[in-house]
Amino acid sequence: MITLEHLVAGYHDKAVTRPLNGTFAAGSMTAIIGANGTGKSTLLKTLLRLQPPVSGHISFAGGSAPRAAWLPQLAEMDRQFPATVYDVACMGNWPDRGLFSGFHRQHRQHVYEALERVGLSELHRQPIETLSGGQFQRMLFARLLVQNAPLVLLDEPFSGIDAQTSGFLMKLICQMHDAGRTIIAVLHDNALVKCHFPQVLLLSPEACRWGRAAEILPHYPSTSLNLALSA
Ligand SMILES: Nc1ncnc2c1ncn2[C@@H]1O[C@H](COP(=O)(O)OP(=O)(O)OP(=O)(O)O)[C@@H](O)[C@H]1O
Repeated sequence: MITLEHLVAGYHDKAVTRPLNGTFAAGSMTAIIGANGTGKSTLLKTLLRLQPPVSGHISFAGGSAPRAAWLPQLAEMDRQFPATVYDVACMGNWPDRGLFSGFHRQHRQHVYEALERVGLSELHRQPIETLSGGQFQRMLFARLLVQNAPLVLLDEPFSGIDAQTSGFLMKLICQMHDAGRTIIAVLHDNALVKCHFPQVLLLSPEACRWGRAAEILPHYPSTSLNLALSA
């Protein structure tokens, strides 16, 4: 689906990553790992074309970039913005309907279904500034579900989130993967990565490694989140 050829991600001609070569296959599920500052978020932004590559190429199967849904780091979100849970989940519809076309019953239906799936139906009128960290992250997952994009990019989806909510969100990620989505997630918990992510891309200043989780993380235990937990 996405092929990187000698891709160097960075800012203003300053390289952050080593040259990257490899493919995120359609329907694959990859964790991007590495120490702080190795360029994981920068690579996601480059894949989203929010940031131009310093050098090298990204090519997409079929010639054009697929629609992508993006979960930014919680720290990058403006939590004081005057919007409700429903408003934010609705934003997932924009790529489908555009900014200026009408909002149909079907669109509203998708939003309510997504909020129900993440367990926030009863909070749909709540201003976002009143949400806990876990509720805020569930709301952003509802927006991802509404977007229904073939490519899903997640930047530290479990950062600051308790084990119960992390298990619930991990289950949603697995369901998106089972439905054929291509998942690329930046994560810091290598034991969790080893358990739940088949593919790993390890970024480091010395070299980048791309392969199966068991090959890249042979010495880590495999720690499972409890995916049986419900909303
Ligand atoms: N907008 C920017 N302009 C210039 N440099 C930036 C910008 N954003 C990040 N950087 C720099 O790029 C490098 C990589 O940052 P990035 O956030 O991609 O790393 P990361 O691996 O995701 O780190 P972390 O694990 O701490 O989230 C850092 O040195 C950072 O200071």
